Amino acid sequence: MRAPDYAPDNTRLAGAAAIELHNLTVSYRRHPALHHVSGHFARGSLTAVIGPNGAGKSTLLKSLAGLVKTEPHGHITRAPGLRMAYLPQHSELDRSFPLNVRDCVLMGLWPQTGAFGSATPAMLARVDAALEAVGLQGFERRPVGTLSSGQLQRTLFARLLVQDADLILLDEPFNAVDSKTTAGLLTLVKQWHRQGRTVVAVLHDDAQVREHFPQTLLLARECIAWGATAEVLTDANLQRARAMAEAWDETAAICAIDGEVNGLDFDTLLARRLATTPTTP
Ligand SMILES: Nc1ncnc2c1ncn2[C@@H]1O[C@H](COP(=O)(O)OP(=O)(O)OP(=O)(O)O)[C@@H](O)[C@H]1O
Repeated sequence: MRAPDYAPDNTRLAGAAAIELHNLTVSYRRHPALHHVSGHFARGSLTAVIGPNGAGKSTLLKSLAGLVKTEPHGHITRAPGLRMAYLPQHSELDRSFPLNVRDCVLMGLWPQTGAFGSATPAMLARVDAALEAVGLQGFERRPVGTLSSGQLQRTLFARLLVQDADLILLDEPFNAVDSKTTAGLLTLVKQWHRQGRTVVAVLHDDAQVREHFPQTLLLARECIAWGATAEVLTDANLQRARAMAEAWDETAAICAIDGEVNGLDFDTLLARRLATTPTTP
């Protein structure tokens, strides 16, 4: 697979960071999924986000994409004019939506077409070039609901191609995809990297990360390590991430951030929690 050659205009981005996290914390009903994460994704970097189940990897990507509310004491700074594209996990896609492959890819151009605008011949040519790049020529009129997992993922990569983004966020992009399709999609990812785009991908396969991703962020709700892949994926760091995951209390009633939630100090919250926790006879 080969992407059409339209490189991003990186001159629009200021500084070395594409996106910066400052003390990022995200909670669902006050249970922290991400806790005090700080650091930055350098412009043009290719980073794998890795960690145990429930480590907050998808939550991080959704935060970067601006799809979840972050706690007020932390924030995300994006380079001015940064164009983002986000590929959600398979399980979050509604395959029953009546849409054919061409229209699904065309949706990547909606900032230009508008919600009800019509596509120009140039836009349709761009869509067709993207479909050709992922090896899906001839599938233009197929309903997306009839595609195999690998074909659907190639369609969604074609949509990323036309989006022409500076920052590309991929949540488990090779899940339920065979090794040949994975190799083709990895080629596209590496091509985006060569073009100077910033790519962040949630992955589970350590060997794949070591081979193809120069940077890694190891998460276990907190940042365990973030930097060059070989320095991050050490036995000690992986063990620490596993130990943190084993210690998670999914039933914990409160999230005490910096020892204070909604104006209450940690001791008060702890006392309240103990008061509401049933004691065993
Ligand atoms: N919408 C939600 N409402 C409530 N809790 C949520 C929601 N989304 C995620 N969580 C919880 O937040 C924590 C982190 O979830 P997240 O999906 O970000 O982890 P992950 O690292 O991507 O996991 P996995 O590897 O299993 O995909 C988990 O405990 C999860 O149950």
